[in-house]
Amino acid sequence: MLGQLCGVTTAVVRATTVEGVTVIATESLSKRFPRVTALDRLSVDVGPGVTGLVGANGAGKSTLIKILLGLSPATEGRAEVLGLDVATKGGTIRERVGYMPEHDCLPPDVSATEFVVHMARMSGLPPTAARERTADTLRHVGLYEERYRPMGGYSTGMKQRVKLAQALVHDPQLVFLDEPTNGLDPVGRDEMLGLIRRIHTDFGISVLVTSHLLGELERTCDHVVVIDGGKLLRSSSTRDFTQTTTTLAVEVTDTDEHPDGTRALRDALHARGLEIHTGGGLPGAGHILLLTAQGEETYDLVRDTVADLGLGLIRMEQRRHHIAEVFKDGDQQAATQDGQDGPDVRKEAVGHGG
Ligand SMILES: Nc1ncnc2c1ncn2[C@@H]1O[C@H](COP(=O)(O)OP(=O)(O)OP(=O)(O)O)[C@@H](O)[C@H]1O
Repeated sequence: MLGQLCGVTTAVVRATTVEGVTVIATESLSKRFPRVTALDRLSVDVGPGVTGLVGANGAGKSTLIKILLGLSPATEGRAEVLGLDVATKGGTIRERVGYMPEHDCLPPDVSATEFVVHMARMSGLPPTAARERTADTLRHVGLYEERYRPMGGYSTGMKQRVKLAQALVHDPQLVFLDEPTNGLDPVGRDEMLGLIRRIHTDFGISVLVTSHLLGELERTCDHVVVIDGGKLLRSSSTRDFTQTTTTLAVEVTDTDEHPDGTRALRDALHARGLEIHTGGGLPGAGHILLLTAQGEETYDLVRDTVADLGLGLIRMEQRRHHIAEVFKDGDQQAATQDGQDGPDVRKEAVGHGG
């Protein structure tokens, strides 16, 4: 845990190992507001690691987090966090769980250090430990000299880092991060996703992170839960979401004899009866040949053809699905291939999957 690694003794509850246990469990959980059902009989189990909770705006993500923290009562059903009933153990849950809210909630005339020390003290840390843990945590999230300046002058990225730091400062077993990449540019988003990943890999803290961007969860999370209209659409390991496809990507060198090696290979494979995709919509489609693998023979045929033509084989690999593709119609798939984050489900309903 962060506190242990930083060599600071804290008074907060120490984490017991959570490997192999259910970190979050909900059973037929519903939340009805007068005009809207925010959660509709949601039953889902979440294990240790980094879990993405994805859904469009209004899907019920923030409502679920507030119920799990014991801050808002469910209308029906039940939920447990770290084995504690949210209806009766909210206080204990909040001692053990960190929370990064979605919206900007930072006082502008206070420095990051003052704010995070205050949050650490509120969590029960004595003054010296609170100061030490604050310094360590702010350094961990990448805030250095600027931590002494008033937060009103911070960029969105810096504010998100402070919000993350205050969620971690009391050495939680689990953190809930509500849309931590909101408002960040691509570089800031990548940095934040890297930080989130390290919360688990470096400190063993489990993470539930919400997002409306399917693609960014694919790179960050071990497991993904998708909700829509308060209902569970799918809960799977990221690996299951991104199973291999039958599409084979092949890249070859050019030679003096074949100045366009890709074209030469395509023509030769076509002549030998292989189904070749054009690779339309793919970055680098001009250099990468996509074809349908029909078992081991396809690999052998490609290898032999490349050798016959005297080309160099740069790579031959089976492509994997992107999570975003699971929720899209076939004719939209090309838009979310390599190097993109997939659809923003605020605009694009996630109702195709399952
Ligand atoms: N206190 C409230 N009173 C009435 N309706 C609410 C309340 N809180 C949330 N809702 C409604 O419940 C639904 C789910 O909202 P929620 O904030 O949980 O969604 P979300 O997935 O977190 O989306 P967003 O990213 O926009 O916050 C929405 O229709 C929202 O308007």
